[in-house]
Amino acid sequence: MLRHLHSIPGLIVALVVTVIAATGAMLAVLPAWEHARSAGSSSAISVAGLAEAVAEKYPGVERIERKPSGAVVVYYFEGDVPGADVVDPRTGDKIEPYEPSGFARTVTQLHRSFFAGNAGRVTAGVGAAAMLLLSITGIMLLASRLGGWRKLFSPIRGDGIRRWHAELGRLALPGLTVSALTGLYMSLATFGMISDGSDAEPDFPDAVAGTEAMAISDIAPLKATSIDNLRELRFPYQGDLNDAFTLTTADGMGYVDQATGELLNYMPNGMVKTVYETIFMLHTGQGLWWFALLLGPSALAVPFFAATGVLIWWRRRAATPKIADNHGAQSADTVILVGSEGNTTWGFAKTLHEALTAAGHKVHTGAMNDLAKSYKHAERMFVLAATYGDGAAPASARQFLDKLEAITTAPAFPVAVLGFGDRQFPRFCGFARDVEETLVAKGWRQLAPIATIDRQSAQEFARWGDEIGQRIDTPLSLVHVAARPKTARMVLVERIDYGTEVQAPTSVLRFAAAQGERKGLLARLFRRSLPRFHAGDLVGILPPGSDLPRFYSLASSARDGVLEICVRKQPGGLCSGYLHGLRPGDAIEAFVKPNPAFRPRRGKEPLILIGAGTGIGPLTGFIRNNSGRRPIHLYFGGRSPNSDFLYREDLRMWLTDRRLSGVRTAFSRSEERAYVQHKLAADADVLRHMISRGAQVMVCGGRDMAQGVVAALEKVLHPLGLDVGTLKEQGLYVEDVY
Ligand SMILES: Cc1cc2nc3c(=O)[nH]c(=O)nc-3n(C[C@H](O)[C@H](O)[C@H](O)COP(=O)(O)O)c2cc1C
Repeated sequence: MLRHLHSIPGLIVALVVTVIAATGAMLAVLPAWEHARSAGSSSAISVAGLAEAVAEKYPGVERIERKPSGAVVVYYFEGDVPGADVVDPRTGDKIEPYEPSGFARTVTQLHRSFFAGNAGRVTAGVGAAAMLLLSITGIMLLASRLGGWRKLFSPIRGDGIRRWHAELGRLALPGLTVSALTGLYMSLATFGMISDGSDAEPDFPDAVAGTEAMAISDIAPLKATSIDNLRELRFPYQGDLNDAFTLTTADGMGYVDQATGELLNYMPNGMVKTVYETIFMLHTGQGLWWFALLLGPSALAVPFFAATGVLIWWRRRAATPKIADNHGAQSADTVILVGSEGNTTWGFAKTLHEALTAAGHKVHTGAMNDLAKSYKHAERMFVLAATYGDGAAPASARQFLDKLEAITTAPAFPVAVLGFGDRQFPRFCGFARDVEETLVAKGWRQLAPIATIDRQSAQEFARWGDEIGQRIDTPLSLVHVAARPKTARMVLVERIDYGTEVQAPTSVLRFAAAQGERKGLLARLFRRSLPRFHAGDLVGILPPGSDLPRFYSLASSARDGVLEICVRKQPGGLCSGYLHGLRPGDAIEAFVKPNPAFRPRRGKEPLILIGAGTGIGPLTGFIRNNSGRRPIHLYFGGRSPNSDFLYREDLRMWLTDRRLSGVRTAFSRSEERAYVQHKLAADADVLRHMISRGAQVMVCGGRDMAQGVVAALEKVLHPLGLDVGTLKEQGLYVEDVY
């Protein structure tokens, strides 16, 4: 709900808000510019002194205005021709003609009304209201994402665009809220919906002396007013003895009898006027030039928010499959919540949604992150959750457990959890199990105990459907046909083979984008390139005859010009066998899947890379891209230095050019019979030193190796009062384990 409140107005008014903010940022510089050009402080000069000097230099003076920047402007007539000059307040001498800049006027008009009169002014007002709504919902969203208001300033995780949208939002929020709130107030005042206090001006006095004017320098109220306090002094109409001076100061307004010097009908500013003046000052920076300079940069961030916000919305939309007949969360009798990262679980949810709809139910399907506090008409709920990392939540379910914790009363309807995972991972369906455990602990009724689906098995899903159908008295035939992922064709350009002598055939395979049939200039013009990816991301490969991708960690990044993986041939392995059979020139169908959780942190702190067998693949990608020469130490485990020492020559080269600071190897079928964890134990002091300097540990390889590494590092960390769990929480220990 909150997200819709943020994204829908955001999309509608992105352009309007961008124009208002960009022009606002330009206008923010003006008060400081005018302030720099103004004559400076003049508290010693009285309005009487100024008016006397001006009247002498400008016999046709109509009024004197003191601008918020401090500049004193005299408006006068020379014959019938009006003029305006900036004058020196001490002498009344002309400094320069007063000509407000055309640029400033154009930008101001664009800011206030888009050059479209009243319709434009209404649009600007709506824009200010939307900006206020976006600021408030944006910060509420961020607080809920970070786990509460108290964590509002904790580090923000996530990929580039989302993270920067939130980081910058947090910084710009105070400025944007002030600008939006004050802008909205001023818009409402423009349309008379809020009073600006100007209707409370004093009436012209019923009677004035009407006799000859006294010398201006002797008029007491003008003598008592410093020009710092002056807003405007209107002179009596020339030769009209029944007219009076009109004096407007920061505090109020009144009339001054030109014959007696008496202050008549003075009216101090009321509350409404004072509030308006303050809001005007806060919004425009007129009279508070440094404040405008603080607001300017916040406004400048708005075009960035608009662009990244639209991109985030678009990506989320593209990633969420369209589900027909999707009822609202509060009107549905059946709620399906989905936790997915790679989108395949959405496909299963869609099949379930369609079957339930066909059986006459009103079904709502949404992301687990959108768990509502209550569902008015729900009679049952299904939670379909995939698992990532080391039993962690997928992207569309990261906030689920926090939201669930916040619900204090268990609902009346029952819930069934269905986990999606892969038995090769140590924590098979670990996240779905955590969800089930929490639901049970919080007293939610079970519709059925948790069930699991291994590697997107359509058969297991159909069996689960049969069981659920019996429980809800609605026969469910769940025939799930997996959507074939969108792939690109890639051609094998190089392969290097290792490990046959030690019964661990392993190949480094390098692919380039397939170029199709075009030849010559056309081929050069329409050259296909590889998709964008980083080392450590995953490539999903479809072996012939299967729509179920197998994932491999990438050992290169797109800028290396090739897509590189390191594959060990598994006995009976469909995909690894297929890949090992490829010859240069053969093509595969593949797609890239980002894996931002397994990337080196930015910075200069050391990296400790630990990998065994093909696990060295992504680690070499990090080393190859280490152009900043941060210290990188690699621990590599294999079987025999003569057969499966993967990347041996590359490592030697990287040591020479200092992309790599040190390598430790451990071979299990050599004389030393060592594993990487033995080398870690032997290097305990050095490792402690690096970890206490903020080093990040990155582990890639098989499950057993990863467990051995954890055990060895626990011992290394113990004297520091640290453990692997703490490092993981801080993002200083990351794994890519299979
Ligand atoms: C990087 C990665 C990590 C994974 N980690 C686990 C895991 O720890 N436990 C598990 O059971 N499955 C794991 N899986 C398997 C996925 O949960 C499974 O493929 C699921 O069907 C994906 O659903 P989705 O496409 O909707 O995200 C992992 C898959 C990938 C690509």
